[in-house]
Amino acid sequence: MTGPAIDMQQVGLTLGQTRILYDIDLHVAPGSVHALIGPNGAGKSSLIKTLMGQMPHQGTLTLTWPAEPGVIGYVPQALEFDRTLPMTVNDFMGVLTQRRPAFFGLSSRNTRAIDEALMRVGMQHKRKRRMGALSGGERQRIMLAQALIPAPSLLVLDEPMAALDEAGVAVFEELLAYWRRNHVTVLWVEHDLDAVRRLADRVTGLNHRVVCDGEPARVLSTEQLLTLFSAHPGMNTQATAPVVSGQTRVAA
Ligand SMILES: Nc1ncnc2c1ncn2[C@@H]1O[C@H](COP(=O)(O)OP(=O)(O)OP(=O)(O)O)[C@@H](O)[C@H]1O
Repeated sequence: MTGPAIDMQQVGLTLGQTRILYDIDLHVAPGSVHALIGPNGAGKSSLIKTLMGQMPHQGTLTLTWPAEPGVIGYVPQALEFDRTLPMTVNDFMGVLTQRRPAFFGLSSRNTRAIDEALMRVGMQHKRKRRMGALSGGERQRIMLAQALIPAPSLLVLDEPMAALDEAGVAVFEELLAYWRRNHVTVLWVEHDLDAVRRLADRVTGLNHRVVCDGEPARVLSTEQLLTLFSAHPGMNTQATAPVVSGQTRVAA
């Protein structure tokens, strides 16, 4: 199923006394791969969390689905695990992908789906390994695998390539090509600008506000990048307006 369009209008975010996002107007076309770039601390993860309904935002956020609302997959920024945590890859995949308690074990249907997802990221042979014993790149592959079940129509990726080695990057690129062929909408926070140039349909540069937005060739020009990465749009400005709760609309 083709993914939704995402529209943000005048989205703002204030946490405590700190204004994180100002007046964000953003359109993500259905079935496109849309990258979000910007300096550290620019508010990219906060924008993603706002989209995922985890932040008390101002403004309007609309997902317009082609028919019925579909599945949203989410790959958060790299997770750390206690090395001694007795949770295997299998347990982790089970907890994230099925509703019944993990101690009941995996249903046979879910076992097949997990097998397939782990195969797609090249991790099927590590399913009995403890999560804490995996390398950062391997954990990242598992985070990609969990986002494949059930098959998403919208994917929200927060630096999915961080920690991936060359083979892992190839796995990610294959997944991205697969999502593109299947018209999945992908909103993707990324620091690797070469990857964005190669793989994104459209790019938004964020530094607490939208600084630039357009096709990769235009947004990733030296001039635009200088503006984006050197702009200082009044960060840490004290909030002057009271926070009003935002609306998230889901339209079919
Ligand atoms: N819960 C919070 N309370 C107060 N400030 C926060 C909170 N969460 C994040 N921030 C601040 O908001 C700003 C934006 O953080 P965010 O993680 O969204 O940026 P980012 O662009 O994703 O950064 P990076 O590229 O380094 O991951 C930072 O200054 C951060 O310290």
